[in-house]
Amino acid sequence: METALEVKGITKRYKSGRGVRDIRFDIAKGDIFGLNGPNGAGKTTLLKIIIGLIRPDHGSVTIFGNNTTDQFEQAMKQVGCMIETADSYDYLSAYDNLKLSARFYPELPRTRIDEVLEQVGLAPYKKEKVNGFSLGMKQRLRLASALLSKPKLVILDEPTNGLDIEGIVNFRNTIQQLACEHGITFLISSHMINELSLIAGRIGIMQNGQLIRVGGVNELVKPGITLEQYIVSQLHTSKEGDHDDHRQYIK
Ligand SMILES: Nc1ncnc2c1ncn2[C@@H]1O[C@H](COP(=O)(O)OP(=O)(O)OP(=O)(O)O)[C@@H](O)[C@H]1O
Repeated sequence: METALEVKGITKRYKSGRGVRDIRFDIAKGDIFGLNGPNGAGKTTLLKIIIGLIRPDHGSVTIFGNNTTDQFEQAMKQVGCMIETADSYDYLSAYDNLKLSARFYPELPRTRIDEVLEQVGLAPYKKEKVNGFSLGMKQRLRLASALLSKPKLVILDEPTNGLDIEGIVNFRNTIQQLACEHGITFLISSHMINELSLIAGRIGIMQNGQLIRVGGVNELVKPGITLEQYIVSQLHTSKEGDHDDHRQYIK
Protein backbone atom coordinates (compact mmCIF):
# COMPACT_ATOMS: atom_id res chain seq x y z
CA MET A 1 0.00 0.00 0.00
CA GLU A 2 1.37 3.40 -1.01
CA THR A 3 2.18 5.76 1.85
CA ALA A 4 0.59 9.20 1.57
CA LEU A 5 2.26 10.80 4.56
CA GLU A 6 5.20 9.77 6.69
CA VAL A 7 6.08 11.82 9.78
CA LYS A 8 9.36 10.79 11.39
CA GLY A 9 10.66 12.12 14.69
CA ILE A 10 9.17 15.61 14.35
CA THR A 11 10.18 17.91 17.19
CA LYS A 12 9.54 21.62 17.56
CA ARG A 13 10.14 23.56 20.74
CA TYR A 14 8.80 27.12 20.96
CA LYS A 15 10.63 29.66 23.12
CA SER A 16 7.89 29.06 25.70
CA GLY A 17 9.19 25.50 26.01
CA ARG A 18 5.98 24.12 24.48
CA GLY A 19 5.61 22.49 21.09
CA VAL A 20 5.72 18.91 19.85
CA ARG A 21 8.17 16.12 20.52
CA ASP A 22 9.31 13.11 18.52
CA ILE A 23 6.09 12.62 16.59
CA ARG A 24 6.00 9.61 14.26
CA PHE A 25 3.16 8.11 12.31
CA ASP A 26 2.15 7.41 8.76
CA ILE A 27 -1.00 7.40 6.71
CA ALA A 28 -1.70 4.99 3.86
CA LYS A 29 -3.09 6.36 0.61
CA GLY A 30 -6.88 6.70 0.70
CA ASP A 31 -7.15 6.53 4.51
CA ILE A 32 -8.83 9.05 6.78
CA PHE A 33 -6.61 9.69 9.80
CA GLY A 34 -8.01 11.57 12.80
CA LEU A 35 -5.84 13.57 15.18
CA ASN A 36 -7.38 14.10 18.59
CA GLY A 37 -6.21 15.65 21.84
CA PRO A 38 -7.04 18.36 24.37
CA ASN A 39 -6.48 22.08 23.80
CA GLY A 40 -2.83 22.93 23.47
CA ALA A 41 -1.79 19.30 22.80
CA GLY A 42 0.12 20.37 19.69
CA LYS A 43 -2.24 19.36 16.88
CA THR A 44 -2.10 22.65 14.98
CA THR A 45 1.66 22.91 15.42
CA LEU A 46 2.06 19.45 13.91
CA LEU A 47 -0.22 20.24 10.97
CA LYS A 48 1.61 23.50 10.31
CA ILE A 49 4.93 21.66 10.29
CA ILE A 50 3.55 19.12 7.81
CA ILE A 51 2.56 21.85 5.36
CA GLY A 52 5.76 23.83 5.85
CA LEU A 53 4.35 26.81 7.76
CA ILE A 54 6.60 26.00 10.73
CA ARG A 55 10.10 24.61 10.42
CA PRO A 56 10.72 21.71 12.81
CA ASP A 57 13.89 21.50 14.94
CA HIS A 58 14.26 17.81 14.06
CA GLY A 59 12.59 15.14 12.01
CA SER A 60 11.21 14.75 8.54
CA VAL A 61 7.92 14.82 6.68
CA THR A 62 7.46 12.87 3.46
CA ILE A 63 4.39 13.30 1.28
CA PHE A 64 3.87 10.70 -1.46
CA GLY A 65 7.59 10.02 -1.45
CA ASN A 66 8.68 13.68 -1.51
CA ASN A 67 10.55 14.99 1.49
CA THR A 68 9.35 18.45 2.49
CA THR A 69 12.89 19.63 3.21
CA ASP A 70 14.50 18.80 -0.15
CA GLN A 71 11.45 18.52 -2.40
CA PHE A 72 9.08 21.05 -0.86
CA GLU A 73 7.32 22.13 -4.05
CA GLN A 74 6.85 18.57 -5.29
CA ALA A 75 5.51 17.55 -1.88
CA MET A 76 3.12 20.49 -1.61
CA LYS A 77 1.70 19.93 -5.09
CA GLN A 78 -0.05 16.91 -3.60
CA VAL A 79 -1.55 18.79 -0.63
CA GLY A 80 -4.68 20.84 -0.04
CA CYS A 81 -5.37 22.29 3.37
CA MET A 82 -7.79 24.12 5.59
CA ILE A 83 -5.81 25.43 8.54
CA GLU A 84 -6.97 28.45 10.53
CA THR A 85 -9.84 30.58 9.33
CA ALA A 86 -8.90 32.18 6.08
CA ASP A 87 -11.99 34.29 5.56
CA SER A 88 -13.71 34.32 2.22
CA TYR A 89 -14.79 37.54 0.55
CA ASP A 90 -18.34 37.99 1.77
CA TYR A 91 -19.38 40.39 -0.96
CA LEU A 92 -18.34 37.97 -3.72
CA SER A 93 -20.16 34.86 -4.87
CA ALA A 94 -18.92 31.35 -4.04
CA TYR A 95 -17.78 31.00 -7.65
CA ASP A 96 -15.85 34.29 -7.64
CA ASN A 97 -14.17 33.42 -4.34
CA LEU A 98 -12.89 30.22 -5.93
CA LYS A 99 -11.82 32.14 -9.03
CA LEU A 100 -9.59 34.20 -6.76
CA SER A 101 -8.13 31.08 -5.15
CA ALA A 102 -7.59 29.56 -8.59
CA ARG A 103 -5.18 32.37 -9.49
CA PHE A 104 -2.52 30.40 -7.61
CA TYR A 105 -2.93 27.52 -10.05
CA PRO A 106 -2.74 29.06 -13.52
CA GLU A 107 -2.69 25.64 -15.19
CA LEU A 108 -6.14 24.65 -13.86
CA PRO A 109 -8.96 24.52 -16.38
CA ARG A 110 -11.90 26.86 -15.63
CA THR A 111 -14.18 23.83 -15.35
CA ARG A 112 -12.36 22.84 -12.16
CA ILE A 113 -14.25 25.48 -10.16
CA ASP A 114 -17.58 23.94 -11.10
CA GLU A 115 -16.23 20.49 -10.31
CA VAL A 116 -15.20 21.37 -6.76
CA LEU A 117 -18.45 23.27 -6.14
CA GLU A 118 -20.25 20.09 -7.14
CA GLN A 119 -18.05 17.92 -4.91
CA VAL A 120 -18.79 19.97 -1.79
CA GLY A 121 -22.49 20.40 -2.57
CA LEU A 122 -22.37 24.14 -3.25
CA ALA A 123 -23.15 24.01 -6.98
CA PRO A 124 -26.74 25.28 -6.51
CA TYR A 125 -25.43 28.30 -4.59
CA LYS A 126 -22.46 29.17 -6.76
CA LYS A 127 -23.77 32.58 -7.81
CA GLU A 128 -24.90 33.57 -4.33
CA LYS A 129 -22.88 35.98 -2.25
CA VAL A 130 -21.05 34.40 0.61
CA ASN A 131 -22.47 36.86 3.14
CA GLY A 132 -25.74 34.92 3.03
CA PHE A 133 -23.98 31.59 3.69
CA SER A 134 -24.25 29.58 6.91
CA LEU A 135 -21.03 28.68 8.73
CA GLY A 136 -21.35 25.16 7.31
CA MET A 137 -21.55 26.51 3.77
CA LYS A 138 -18.51 28.72 4.39
CA GLN A 139 -16.60 25.67 5.59
CA ARG A 140 -17.62 23.84 2.41
CA LEU A 141 -16.34 26.74 0.39
CA ARG A 142 -13.01 26.55 2.19
CA LEU A 143 -12.93 22.83 1.48
CA ALA A 144 -13.69 23.53 -2.18
CA SER A 145 -10.74 25.90 -2.25
CA ALA A 146 -8.49 23.23 -0.68
CA LEU A 147 -9.61 20.79 -3.39
CA LEU A 148 -8.99 23.08 -6.37
CA SER A 149 -5.55 21.80 -7.24
CA LYS A 150 -6.71 18.14 -7.15
CA PRO A 151 -4.64 17.30 -4.05
CA LYS A 152 -4.07 13.68 -3.12
CA LEU A 153 -3.71 14.56 0.59
CA VAL A 154 -6.08 16.99 2.30
CA ILE A 155 -5.31 18.37 5.76
CA LEU A 156 -8.13 19.85 7.81
CA ASP A 157 -7.74 21.55 11.20
CA GLU A 158 -10.95 21.44 13.27
CA PRO A 159 -13.16 21.56 10.16
CA THR A 160 -16.44 21.15 12.04
CA ASN A 161 -15.75 23.69 14.81
CA GLY A 162 -18.85 25.78 15.37
CA LEU A 163 -21.05 23.83 12.97
CA ASP A 164 -24.52 22.67 13.95
CA ILE A 165 -25.51 18.99 13.79
CA GLU A 166 -26.68 19.18 10.21
CA GLY A 167 -23.52 21.00 9.16
CA ILE A 168 -21.38 18.35 10.88
CA VAL A 169 -23.23 15.46 9.24
CA ASN A 170 -23.09 17.09 5.81
CA PHE A 171 -19.41 17.83 6.14
CA ARG A 172 -18.68 14.27 7.26
CA ASN A 173 -20.60 12.80 4.32
CA THR A 174 -18.67 15.01 1.92
CA ILE A 175 -15.32 13.88 3.32
CA GLN A 176 -16.31 10.23 3.17
CA GLN A 177 -17.46 10.61 -0.39
CA LEU A 178 -14.25 12.34 -1.43
CA ALA A 179 -12.18 9.59 0.19
CA CYS A 180 -14.25 6.80 -1.38
CA GLU A 181 -14.87 8.15 -4.84
CA HIS A 182 -11.69 10.12 -5.44
CA GLY A 183 -9.23 8.18 -3.27
CA ILE A 184 -8.23 11.35 -1.42
CA THR A 185 -6.28 10.80 1.80
CA PHE A 186 -7.34 12.94 4.76
CA LEU A 187 -5.61 14.09 7.92
CA ILE A 188 -8.22 15.72 10.16
CA SER A 189 -7.67 17.24 13.56
CA SER A 190 -10.64 17.56 15.88
CA HIS A 191 -11.47 17.79 19.57
CA MET A 192 -14.55 15.74 18.90
CA ILE A 193 -13.47 12.15 19.21
CA ASN A 194 -16.88 10.61 18.58
CA GLU A 195 -17.13 12.66 15.47
CA LEU A 196 -13.67 11.53 14.32
CA SER A 197 -14.36 7.89 15.09
CA LEU A 198 -17.32 7.89 12.70
CA ILE A 199 -15.15 8.87 9.81
CA ALA A 200 -11.52 7.93 10.50
CA GLY A 201 -9.97 4.51 9.98
CA ARG A 202 -7.09 5.34 12.32
CA ILE A 203 -6.71 7.82 15.12
CA GLY A 204 -3.74 9.45 16.83
CA ILE A 205 -4.10 10.90 20.31
CA MET A 206 -1.88 13.83 21.27
CA GLN A 207 -1.16 15.16 24.71
CA ASN A 208 1.44 17.67 25.89
CA GLY A 209 3.13 17.76 22.53
CA GLN A 210 3.41 14.01 22.18
CA LEU A 211 1.54 11.39 20.21
CA ILE A 212 0.60 9.07 23.04
CA ARG A 213 -1.44 6.51 21.07
CA VAL A 214 -1.94 5.61 17.42
CA GLY A 215 -4.27 2.90 16.25
CA GLY A 216 -7.26 1.74 14.26
CA VAL A 217 -10.58 2.87 15.72
CA ASN A 218 -11.56 -0.77 16.25
CA GLU A 219 -8.30 -1.53 18.04
CA LEU A 220 -8.63 1.44 20.36
CA VAL A 221 -12.21 0.77 21.42
CA LYS A 222 -12.27 -2.10 23.88
CA PRO A 223 -15.39 -4.10 24.72
CA GLY A 224 -17.56 -2.28 27.23
CA ILE A 225 -15.92 1.13 26.96
CA THR A 226 -16.47 3.93 24.50
CA LEU A 227 -13.65 5.55 22.60
CA GLU A 228 -14.25 8.67 24.67
CA GLN A 229 -13.76 6.74 27.91
CA TYR A 230 -10.70 5.02 26.49
CA ILE A 231 -9.09 8.33 25.56
CA VAL A 232 -9.79 9.95 28.91
CA SER A 233 -8.20 6.93 30.61
CA GLN A 234 -5.15 7.16 28.33
CA LEU A 235 -4.74 10.87 29.00
CA HIS A 236 -4.76 10.14 32.74
CA THR A 237 -2.29 7.27 32.43
CA SER A 238 0.00 9.37 30.35
CA LYS A 239 -0.14 12.31 32.79
CA GLU A 240 0.95 10.16 35.68
CA GLY A 241 4.57 9.67 34.69
CA ASP A 242 7.25 10.41 32.19
CA HIS A 243 5.59 10.45 28.79
CA ASP A 244 8.50 8.66 27.16
CA ASP A 245 7.96 5.66 29.39
CA HIS A 246 4.25 5.57 28.81
CA ARG A 247 4.10 6.18 25.10
CA GLN A 248 2.84 3.23 23.14
CA TYR A 249 2.20 2.73 19.49
CA ILE A 250 -0.59 0.38 18.60
CA LYS A 251 0.00 -0.94 15.11
N1 LIG B 1 3.87 30.55 18.15
C1 LIG B 1 3.90 29.99 19.36
N2 LIG B 1 4.81 30.38 20.30
C2 LIG B 1 4.85 29.80 21.52
N3 LIG B 1 4.03 28.80 21.92
C3 LIG B 1 3.11 28.36 21.04
C4 LIG B 1 2.99 28.94 19.71
N4 LIG B 1 1.98 28.29 19.05
C5 LIG B 1 1.49 27.38 19.93
N5 LIG B 1 2.15 27.43 21.10
C6 LIG B 1 1.94 26.56 22.27
O1 LIG B 1 2.24 25.23 21.88
C7 LIG B 1 1.28 24.33 22.43
C8 LIG B 1 0.60 23.57 21.30
O2 LIG B 1 -0.28 24.48 20.61
P1 LIG B 1 -1.18 24.03 19.38
O3 LIG B 1 -1.92 25.23 18.91
O4 LIG B 1 -0.34 23.30 18.41
O5 LIG B 1 -2.18 23.01 20.10
P2 LIG B 1 -3.58 22.41 19.61
O6 LIG B 1 -3.58 20.98 19.99
O7 LIG B 1 -3.79 22.74 18.18
O8 LIG B 1 -4.59 23.21 20.52
P3 LIG B 1 -6.08 23.68 20.20
O9 LIG B 1 -6.88 22.43 20.15
O10 LIG B 1 -6.38 24.54 21.38
O11 LIG B 1 -6.04 24.43 18.90
C9 LIG B 1 0.31 25.18 23.26
O12 LIG B 1 0.73 25.10 24.59
C10 LIG B 1 0.48 26.56 22.70
O13 LIG B 1 0.25 27.53 23.70
